[in-house]
Amino acid sequence: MAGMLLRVPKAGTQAYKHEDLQLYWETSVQPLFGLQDLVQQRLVRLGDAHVVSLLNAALDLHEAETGRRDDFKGSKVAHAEYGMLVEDMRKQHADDVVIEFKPKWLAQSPNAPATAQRCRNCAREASRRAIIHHTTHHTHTHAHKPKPKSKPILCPLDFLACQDSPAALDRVVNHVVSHLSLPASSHQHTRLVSWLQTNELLSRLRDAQTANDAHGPLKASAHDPRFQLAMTLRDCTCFVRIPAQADRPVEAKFADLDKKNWEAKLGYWQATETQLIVEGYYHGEEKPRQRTNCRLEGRAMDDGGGRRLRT
Ligand SMILES: O=P(O)(O)O[C@@H]1[C@@H](OP(=O)(O)O)[C@H](OP(=O)(O)O)[C@H](O)[C@H](OP(=O)(O)O)[C@H]1OP(=O)(O)O
Ligand SMILES: Nc1ncnc2c1ncn2[C@@H]1O[C@H](COP(=O)(O)OP(=O)(O)OP(=O)(O)O)[C@@H](O)[C@H]1O
Repeated sequence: MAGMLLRVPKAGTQAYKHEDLQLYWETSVQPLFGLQDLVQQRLVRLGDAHVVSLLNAALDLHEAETGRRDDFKGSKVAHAEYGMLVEDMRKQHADDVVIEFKPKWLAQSPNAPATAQRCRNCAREASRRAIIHHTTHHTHTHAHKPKPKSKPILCPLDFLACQDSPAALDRVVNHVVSHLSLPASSHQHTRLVSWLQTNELLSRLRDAQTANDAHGPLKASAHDPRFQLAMTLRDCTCFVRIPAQADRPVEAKFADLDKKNWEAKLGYWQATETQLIVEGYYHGEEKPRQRTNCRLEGRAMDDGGGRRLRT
């Protein structure tokens, strides 16, 4: 159990059981990557209902005594037969640096207009912000629950562009270390920069996303397991652990590669795509225009040469 965390299923969600998540991960996800690229996970039997009751009691105590993260408050462990042991990507030493981010859509949506000035993710973030703007300025109710996001938006296309664009590299570094104190002169900062410039992990993820979704949500054929996989690959987390000791290697791995409930989500994915197209988010035509900093927005000028980049 050393070096592993216990992941338990949350009560009251429509997510698949951990047995299903594990089988999917082993058969569909693992073959796409190397062993060192994935946060390892395995099933663990939770035992009888007493164990889950003890876990819930411990959560109640923790909530009462020290409080829990806002988005976790009130959530309970489901009564389930299995949980998972997942490789622990937290610091191994007090001075290690751990960065956690979601790479999201590393390539444009196949359904985006050819003249789009935003990638799928920046268009989606603009729509979220426009809805928040709208609901804070009007009493109008919207079909989508607004999701407050105050963090600056990072264009996911910058993750790969930073291999040859210093400006993209700057944006990515600033974004991923914004909540850390990581002096630019530190060896860990240098190693982060070097990882961003040379890693093959993110391009492997991008390739797997595009290889499994040539047609986009609007044209995905019913029950296409490849499209389902693409959506899993667009919603994973990347952990990068940069050790305090210069002789230990940087470790970068993907986690949360969970099977998506295709039937429950296809309508939502299609409605999202239609909204981004019809309401002009791909072209930045919403009113008022939301500030994004998308790589497709014509500001690739800062990469030299003034070419509009379509990466
Ligand atoms: O729909 P999106 O793009 O907002 O992505 C959802 C995520 O929001 P994010 O944009 O990362 O803040 C969302 O993340 P959070 O719960 O906001 O942390 C979930 O990962 C969701 O997947 P599921 O419903 O748990 O299977 C994600 O849903 P899908 O990936 O299934 O669309
Ligand atoms: N393998 C890991 N190593 C270290 N920390 C992790 C790992 N997996 C998740 N975490 C941390 O645990 C917290 C909760 O994880 P996450 O956001 O995936 O949970 P969730 O989405 O609420 O749960 P679930 O995905 O099971 O429904 C996050 O802050 C994340 O940093």
